[in-house]
Amino acid sequence: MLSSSNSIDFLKSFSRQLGKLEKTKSDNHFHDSDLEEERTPTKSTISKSISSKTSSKKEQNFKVVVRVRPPLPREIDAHAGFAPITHIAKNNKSVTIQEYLGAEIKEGGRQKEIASNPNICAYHTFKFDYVYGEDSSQKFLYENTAKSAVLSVLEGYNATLLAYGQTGTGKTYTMEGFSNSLNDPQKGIIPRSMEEIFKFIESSSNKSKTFMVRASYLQIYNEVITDLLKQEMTPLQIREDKKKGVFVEGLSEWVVRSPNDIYNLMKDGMRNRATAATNMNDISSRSHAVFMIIVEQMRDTGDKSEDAKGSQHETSREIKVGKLNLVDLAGSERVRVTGATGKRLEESKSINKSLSCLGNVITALTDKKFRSHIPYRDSKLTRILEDSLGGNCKTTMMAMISPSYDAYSESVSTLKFATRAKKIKNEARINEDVDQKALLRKYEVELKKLRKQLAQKRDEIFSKEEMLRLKQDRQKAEKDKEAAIYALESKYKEYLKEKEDQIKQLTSQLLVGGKRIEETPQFRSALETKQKLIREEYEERLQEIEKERQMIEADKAQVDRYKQLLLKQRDIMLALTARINERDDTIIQLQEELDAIEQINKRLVDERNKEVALDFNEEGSQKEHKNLPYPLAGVIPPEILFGKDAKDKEAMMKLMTSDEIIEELQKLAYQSNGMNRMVNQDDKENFKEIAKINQLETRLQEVTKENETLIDELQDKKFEVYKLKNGYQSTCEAYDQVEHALEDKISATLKRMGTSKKQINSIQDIINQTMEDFRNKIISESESDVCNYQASLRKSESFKPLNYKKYLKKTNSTSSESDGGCRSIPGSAVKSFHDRVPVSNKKNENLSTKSITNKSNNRIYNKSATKAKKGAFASKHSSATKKNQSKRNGKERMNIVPFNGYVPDIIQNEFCNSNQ
Ligand SMILES: Nc1ncnc2c1ncn2[C@@H]1O[C@H](COP(=O)(O)OP(=O)(O)OP(=O)(O)O)[C@@H](O)[C@H]1O
Repeated sequence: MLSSSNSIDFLKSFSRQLGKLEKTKSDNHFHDSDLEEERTPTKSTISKSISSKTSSKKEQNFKVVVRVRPPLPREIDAHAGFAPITHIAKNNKSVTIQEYLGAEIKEGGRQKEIASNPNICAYHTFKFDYVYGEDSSQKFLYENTAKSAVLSVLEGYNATLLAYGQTGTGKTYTMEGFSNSLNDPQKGIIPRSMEEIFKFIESSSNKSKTFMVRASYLQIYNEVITDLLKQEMTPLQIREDKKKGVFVEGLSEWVVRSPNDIYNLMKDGMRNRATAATNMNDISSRSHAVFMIIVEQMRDTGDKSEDAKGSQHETSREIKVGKLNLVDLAGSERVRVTGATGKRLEESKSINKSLSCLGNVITALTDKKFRSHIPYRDSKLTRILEDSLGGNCKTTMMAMISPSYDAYSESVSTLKFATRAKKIKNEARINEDVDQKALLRKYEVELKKLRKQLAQKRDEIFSKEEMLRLKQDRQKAEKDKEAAIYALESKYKEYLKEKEDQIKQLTSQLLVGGKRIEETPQFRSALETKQKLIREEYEERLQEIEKERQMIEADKAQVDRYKQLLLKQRDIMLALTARINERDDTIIQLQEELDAIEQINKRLVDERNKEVALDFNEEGSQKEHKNLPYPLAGVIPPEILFGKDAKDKEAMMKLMTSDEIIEELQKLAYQSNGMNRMVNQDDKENFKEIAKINQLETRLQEVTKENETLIDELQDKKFEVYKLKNGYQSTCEAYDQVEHALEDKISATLKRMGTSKKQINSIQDIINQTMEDFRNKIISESESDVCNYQASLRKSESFKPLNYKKYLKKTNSTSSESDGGCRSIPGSAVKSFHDRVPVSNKKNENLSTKSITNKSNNRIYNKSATKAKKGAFASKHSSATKKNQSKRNGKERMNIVPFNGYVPDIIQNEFCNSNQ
């Protein structure tokens, strides 16, 4: 086994010794007579140079490149210390295959283990347009090889990129790549070409260019063509005609507008393509696949075309149609190596057969002996690729090989095949659309036709449409306005209600001078004024809106009336025009008849005069002309004179005498006069009608103007509604401001109230204090009075304790009657006692306390307190009297509780004693 450094050394020595190489016999594996092979055993190198002639410009239309893929894990694992057998020259123009001469040859041409002498090798060098090594990227391959082909398609050429090689050498990888997305660096030639095409279209600075891109995708599986972009895999047939050339009948073409569109198509096609796992490739393509892209471009040349009469028409167009075929062939395989059986075997046979047909075509194209017949028809593949092989196409064949020495014989075979293909000469030319078969042109023509039809139709329906649109607009505007007014109203109502509720809620929480704030007259009047104002304003607005609405209604009705009027007038005009036309026809007809009659009349009179003159000359007297035959029978067309029964009349005319003819002529003259009169009459009427029409036309113009004014007014109204809306909003804002001011006032009042309350409390305290003092004073005075009284009693000798009630009775009677000289409690003492006792009735006390809220109320308090005091006393007094009486009547024990339960002990004792 050779190490890689060894092999490089070998290569160097090989290139040095190239000139000294010796020719040896061709290897058994190489059957191609065109190829010269170089076998370079180490040290004693034998070589044959394989070279092609310098490509002329024509030959450059068929390029061949080789790509050596990196070794696969399967190949590395199979042999410890894997070393590639492919060596690429520095200038990437040739590849050298290393052959181990010491290796055993297996059946089928495969090399076995290099056991005996690994250093004895032969080197076979093949030259190509470019050789890509293991580390060549997808991007580089595209840029360096495929891009120029794609660009040539955009110039209007046909181009084909063809991937050829043994199974598992990277054809599908190169064409399609691993493309999970359009940004995947491993994407292959197909997606990159698409991007290129669309990039070109987008950046095309010439805006007078129009492009159309179409794509198709087919496969040839077991010699059956199917559409990969259709679900149903119906077999398709190849057809050929003069216009289209060779084409696949029924193959779908998809118009694409972006690389993404094509990318999706490609993915669909890939899913439908026949693949299977084989010994050589996990996902081996079992069919040949052809992805076709047709780019049509149209450019305005700017020249005006002329017709036969010399009048100029629209600018002429230049159309170019470029077609790109991206072909991923199924891989050639040796059945013995792949171990294919059953279905796989059938596939293998079919693949190999079509590839050998391809080889035959290439041989025929490159060998002068066979050039008379190129066997394109031997397989579907060669048939489809007819243009690409030796025809009008720029073709690039990409031969794929493996670096493994396991694949030595397949790689050499591939390289020989590719070398042979290099000799193919294609003649590429730009496809101008001379016979107008480009779809783009057809589309253009169709589009033009449709546009014309559309314009006609549009003109026809324009007037109707315009009327309808105006009507709809007006209705819509009215509806909008009504809706706006309604919304405004309801919003306004809602707003008012909300504000009223708010005011109610707010005022319900306020108290002013012991009353709720809404009960205070100031607030009420302020509120009422505000509400009144708002209501007035609101009603005013409503009235305005209502007025406007009525006006609009009136306008609307007027517009409708005008419209009706217009329609009527139009109908009248149409009818009048029809009548005028009819009349014109009649006039013309009558005029013609009249002319004919006048002519006849004139001729008849002339002839008659001649005859009469003749008769006078001959006989000197007038002759009878009764039997004179009708002189001008046949001169006047009988149809003019007699209408339908012309023939009968003509016959009759022949029998008429000249008098009768004269009579007849007079009749005719009379008729013609009548007709003249009728014509004159008609003329007059016509004038009238024309005057009427003129009037109507003027009216129509006026109405149209009015209509326009109305539409303007409608717009103004709309604007006013809009302004009203704005006004409403500003009113709302003003209302808010007032409300805020009110709220501020209320809070200020509340604050002031807080201050007043403090003052009231302090006054209340003073009052309470004063009352307390007053009460204490009274009590102490009363006590001292009682004491004084008792003392005076004790002093009196005739003192007898008295029942207090009796005393009272006595006092009463004393006050009502005279004293009667009885001893009694001095009335002044009792009176002053009652007078001085403060009001202790709880109810009255509360009332008086509550009512003292401000200074002005103090007076009221004093009065009412006095009153209450008096009242309380009076009621007590009267009830005491009543109870006394009842006691006397019912012998009850009386229990008097004077003022607040307080009874001076001394008095109580006195009373108790007297009762006992
Ligand atoms: N240049 C490359 N770089 C990395 N991997 C590659 C390259 N070329 C091929 N491969 C890998 O080799 C394997 C076989 O490739 P691919 O399926 O493209 O071969 P093929 O020639 O299309 O085979 P078949 O004819 O059986 O369809 C794949 O796993 C692919 O990823």
